[in-house]
Amino acid sequence: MNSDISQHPHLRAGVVIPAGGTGSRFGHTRPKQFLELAGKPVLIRTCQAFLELERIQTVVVVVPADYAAYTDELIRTHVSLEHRLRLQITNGGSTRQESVQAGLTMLPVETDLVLVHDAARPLVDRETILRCLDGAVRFGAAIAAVPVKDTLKQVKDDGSIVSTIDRSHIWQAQTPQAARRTLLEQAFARAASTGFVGTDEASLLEAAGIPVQVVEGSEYNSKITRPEDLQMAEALLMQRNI
Ligand SMILES: Nc1ccn([C@@H]2O[C@H](COP(=O)(O)OP(=O)(O)OP(=O)(O)O)[C@@H](O)[C@H]2O)c(=O)n1
Ligand SMILES: C[C@](O)(CO)[C@H](O)COP(=O)(O)O
Repeated sequence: MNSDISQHPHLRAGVVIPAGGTGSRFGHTRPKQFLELAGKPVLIRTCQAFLELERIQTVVVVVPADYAAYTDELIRTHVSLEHRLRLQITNGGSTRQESVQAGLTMLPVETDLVLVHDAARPLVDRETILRCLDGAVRFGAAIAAVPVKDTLKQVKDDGSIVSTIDRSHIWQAQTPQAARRTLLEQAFARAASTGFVGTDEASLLEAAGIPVQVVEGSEYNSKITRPEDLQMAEALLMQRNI
C-alpha cells in the first residue's frame, strides 16, 4: 500500500502550535515567540509555514492567556483572511505538555492526523513537514530529527568529564512531531493518569509503548531558545532574502 499522504485525499490533518511559553532562557520582557524575526513575529512565521500547506486543515495556536488579544491582533495584521479561516487561538498551560493538550481539544472532531510544532521553530521547511505527515501515515507516529554531529560527553556538576557517549545512534529530536490522533490522545491520557511529564510528544508515545519513527529534519529547523538563536535565524533569513 502506498502510504504517501497524497494517496489519502480524505485524511484530515491539523497542527497544534504550542506558543504558551514565557521564554525564560531568552530573557526578554516579551516571550520570544512574539519577537520579530526579519521583520515578522516568530509566531507568525511558524503559523504561515503550515497555513501555506493545503494538507493542513486546521492550525491551533496555544498562547499565554494574557497574550491572547495581542496574538489576535498579530494574526489580523499579518495573516490573510483566507488563512485566518483555518486558524484558531486557545490559552496554554503551565507546561508545554498542558499547552499541547489544550490545543488537541480544539482540533475539529474529524481531524485524524495531528502534528505538533513549536512556535519557537519558525524556520521549519515544507519538505520536513511533509516527511512528518507521510511518516505518521506510514508508521502511525513520526518526528523530525537530526543525527548528532558533535562528540557527546557525560559531565559532572563540577565540569569534569565522566565519559564520552557513543553517538552512533543518537538523534536530536525536533518538531513537527506527528501521529494518528487516536495514538496521541492515548499517550496523553496515559501521561495524565500516571503523572508522566515529557519534553516532547514522542516521549509520551514511547511511554505508552507506541512505536515512533524518526524522519529527516533540518539543521535550519532549530529552536529559538536564547538570543543568539534569534540572531542566527535572522542572519540565515537575510542571506536567503526571505
Ligand atoms: N507552558 C508552555 C511552555 C512552552 N510552550 C511552548 O513550547 C515550545 C518549546 O518550549 P521552549 O522553547 O522551552 O519555550 P519556553 O518554555 O517559552 O522557554 P523557556 O524554557 O526558556 O522558558 C515553545 O514554542 C513554547 O512557547 C508552551 O506552549 N507552553
Ligand atoms: C519538543 C522539542 O522541541 C524537541 O526537541 C523540545 O523537547 C522542547 O523542549 P523545551 O525545553 O520545551 O524547549
